[in-house]
Amino acid sequence: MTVDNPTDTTTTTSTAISLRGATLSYGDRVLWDGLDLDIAPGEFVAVLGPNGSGKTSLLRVLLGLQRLSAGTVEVAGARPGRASRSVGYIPQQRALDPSLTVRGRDLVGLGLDGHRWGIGFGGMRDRRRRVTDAVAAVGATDFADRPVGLLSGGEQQRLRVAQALVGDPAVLLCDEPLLSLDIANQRAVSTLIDKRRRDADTAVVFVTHEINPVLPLVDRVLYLVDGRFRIGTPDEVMTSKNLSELYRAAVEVIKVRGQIHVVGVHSGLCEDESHHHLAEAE
Ligand SMILES: Nc1ncnc2c1ncn2[C@@H]1O[C@H](COP(=O)(O)OP(=O)(O)OP(=O)(O)O)[C@@H](O)[C@H]1O
Repeated sequence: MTVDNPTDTTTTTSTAISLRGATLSYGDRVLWDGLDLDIAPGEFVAVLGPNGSGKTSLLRVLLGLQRLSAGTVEVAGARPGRASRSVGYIPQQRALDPSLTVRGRDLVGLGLDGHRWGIGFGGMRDRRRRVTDAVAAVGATDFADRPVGLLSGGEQQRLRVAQALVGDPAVLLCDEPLLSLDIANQRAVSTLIDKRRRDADTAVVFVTHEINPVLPLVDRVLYLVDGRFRIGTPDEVMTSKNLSELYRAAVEVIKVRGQIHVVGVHSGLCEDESHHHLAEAE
């Protein structure tokens, strides 16, 4: 069920992530089946789909936290989990406890623990330099010494990006990193992620309910609905025909001023309409 994919690669050397015949089911429930996907270094892939379609489960597979029911998966040339130092992860955003007194730069440093930079002679100096650089790269220097619990959602999210990037990952996995950020911070965080993949060729898998904030950055979309999926560029995948087939309902895709609106998907497919692509046509 894939759309032609001119950027598809077949060798592991030029592939950051490779899924072959990947299937994930929980009991009788098939989340996705026969998923073939190669993601190239530096590629930005958005994973879209309604609540419960298996987006986070895909990230869990790539992190080595969830085994496939069938098929194979490689991340940075290794089995998931084995390549953990090559993988950065921005988990779904939850506001940090206001009483949390750990400093921002210590939170970022957690991204290095267990990595090669944290150990050995000179390791502490390297570690400090890497944390300082990562904090600066996300524009967090001014607040990195404050307790993270007192920072705004946008400031906390910049630090999470720094934590994911401080280990110099080849693959960056993001689970709705823009959730509950205002437009300025959505733009700031997505620009940081985009810069990283351009500067360091880091492959990005970006789970999101809303494609528009990242549409200019997206190379390909993986759209999951109820066990079915489509893969391709946004223009290839986000058509009325494709989405109607995926949702098995009449869905209309309207492109207005460089944005994509999906009309006609009722809320039974998605619990939270504010997360949804549902929008009134302008
Ligand atoms: N370990 C598990 N055992 C059984 N079912 C599970 C397990 N993990 C997830 N599920 C179910 O699989 C489905 C997919 O969950 P997942 O979190 O991957 O969806 P999602 O697309 O990320 O959803 P959302 O948009 O709501 O975050 C859900 O119905 C969930 O309840």
